[in-house]
Amino acid sequence: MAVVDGVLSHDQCRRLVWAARCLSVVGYRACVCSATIFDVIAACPELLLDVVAAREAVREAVEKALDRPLLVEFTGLVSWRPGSEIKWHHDANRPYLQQRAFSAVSYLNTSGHDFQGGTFRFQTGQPSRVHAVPGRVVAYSAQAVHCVGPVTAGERFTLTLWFTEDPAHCEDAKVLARLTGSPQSQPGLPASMWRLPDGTDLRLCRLAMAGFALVWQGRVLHSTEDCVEQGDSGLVPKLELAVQPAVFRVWLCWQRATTGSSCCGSGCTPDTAAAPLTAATTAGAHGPLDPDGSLAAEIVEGAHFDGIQQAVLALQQVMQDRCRPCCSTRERVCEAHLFEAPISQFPAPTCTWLLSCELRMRNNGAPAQPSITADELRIAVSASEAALAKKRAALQHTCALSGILAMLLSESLPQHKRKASALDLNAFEPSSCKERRSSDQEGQEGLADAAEQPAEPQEDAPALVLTDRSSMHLMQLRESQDELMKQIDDITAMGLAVLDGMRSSLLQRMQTVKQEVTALVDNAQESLCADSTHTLHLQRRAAVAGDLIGKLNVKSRDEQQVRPSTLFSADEQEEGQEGQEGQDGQEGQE
Ligand SMILES: O=C(O)CCC(=O)C(=O)O
Ligand SMILES: [Fe+2]
Repeated sequence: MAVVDGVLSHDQCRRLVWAARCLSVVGYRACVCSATIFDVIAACPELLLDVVAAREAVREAVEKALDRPLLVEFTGLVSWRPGSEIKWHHDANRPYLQQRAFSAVSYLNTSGHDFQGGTFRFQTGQPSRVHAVPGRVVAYSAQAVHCVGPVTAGERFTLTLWFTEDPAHCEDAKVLARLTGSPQSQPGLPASMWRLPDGTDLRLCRLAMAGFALVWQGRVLHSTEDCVEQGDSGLVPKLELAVQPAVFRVWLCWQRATTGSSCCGSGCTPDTAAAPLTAATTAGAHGPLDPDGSLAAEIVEGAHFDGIQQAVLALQQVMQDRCRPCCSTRERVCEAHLFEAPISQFPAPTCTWLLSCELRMRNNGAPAQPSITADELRIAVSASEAALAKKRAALQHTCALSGILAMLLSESLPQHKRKASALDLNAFEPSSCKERRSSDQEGQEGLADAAEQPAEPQEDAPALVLTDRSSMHLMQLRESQDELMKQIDDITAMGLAVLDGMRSSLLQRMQTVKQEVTALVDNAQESLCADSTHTLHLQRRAAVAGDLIGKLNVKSRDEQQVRPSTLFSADEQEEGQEGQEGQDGQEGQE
């Protein structure tokens, strides 16, 4: 076992937490939500670059720490919510998990700060426990027995990898297959990080999971509409916040708890993003906002946002436990008030979370699982079904990046590779970045055919100005692109080597078979020859015998006239002879 720090940067961890928040769904185990790498590809391929980069960084660190080459067998972003835990186990504890050789858990947030509990422990050996801090990785044999204590508050995020040494179980091949699979019929790039091609905004899904919704012009937003994002310009009315009544009560309690003197002491960052929410103290009685009645929510008076991003950040700050003294208070208040409302009032994804809280409530806060009623089970199942349906829908909308990657990786690989290398990402950069890149660029240009150089930008085309964040994103994209190119090269080389190996072993086998067949044919020919010689010989003997018989017959016909008894059988001859003697005797006596 090994613990390595600083494998992922804080920024990487923050982005992965966001990816997990956007994409993870219920179903892996009680009170745990997770997203596999295939969920990422299906729902938001743009996040794939972050996930793949992190996965490779962790793989390299673990390979180095354990001093052996490793292949990733499974990649998962996991969110451990209050009530979740894993008892003592090892990670190859099923017949179908025997390929797992090593495990690595990368922590994405901080224990005792972002969440309470959830301590990782080994049954034997050192270290006996591992505390989560962003960027820390614990790697261990898949046979090592370990556990995770109950998470009691907040949300614990991990990037969990399992490694195999068996190429047949390497996840890369499946990822590539998914990326290069038949192109989706839906055209079009997603307009932003958060948007699926059908307009579904993953941030809104996330808000709905927590019991909130955004309202624009009297309608609950389910998908992003472009004009909403232009709120800053003042052209559209501001977004309002809707909340389910029970969640709102909890939230008010949180607010009371966090504005008390015992809370937010030293070391706690002021909730600046949450400012629009501080004015919100009452929920207006607007009744159900949704025409289909699926969301019984009320407008929160006094909470306005200029855009979805602002609302999400504000709510995230409010919902996340940000300082140690408040954590437990928040959770207790939360649970105590939530269950004044019947659980069935909540939309499906929220239900599972509430359900887990309720189960803990009934058990006096202990995380053990009490028996579950049929009604609760139905709710949980419908939550999973809803999540599955969402996943399925997302799958059908596998969007642009996967298309681009698919192109890169398809049969015309070299051609697309040249094109991709020639993509003039610099056209989108601020000039300072351009200067930094120019030396790198020289190496790249050699790769592109003169004919395939992208057209020179129009002189009078408006300059594209990007924010620092976007340029950073572009730089990361480029790095990931280089990394992916390298991987493509490696995988292509591996594939070619395998093909070469197969071809030469096939040739060898064909050679052997040819020799065997030739030997068989030779043998058969020889024995045929021998047989036919034998036949000829027999024929010749038969002919000779026939001749002889003929001659004998002729001779006997001649002799028959004189002594007909010579052609008779021995008995007949004897009889004949007796007769002859008798005749002779008689002749003599006579
Ligand atoms: O999240 C962790 O620290 C460990 C998780 C684990 O043991 C598992 O998923 O098998
Ligand atoms: Fe485990």
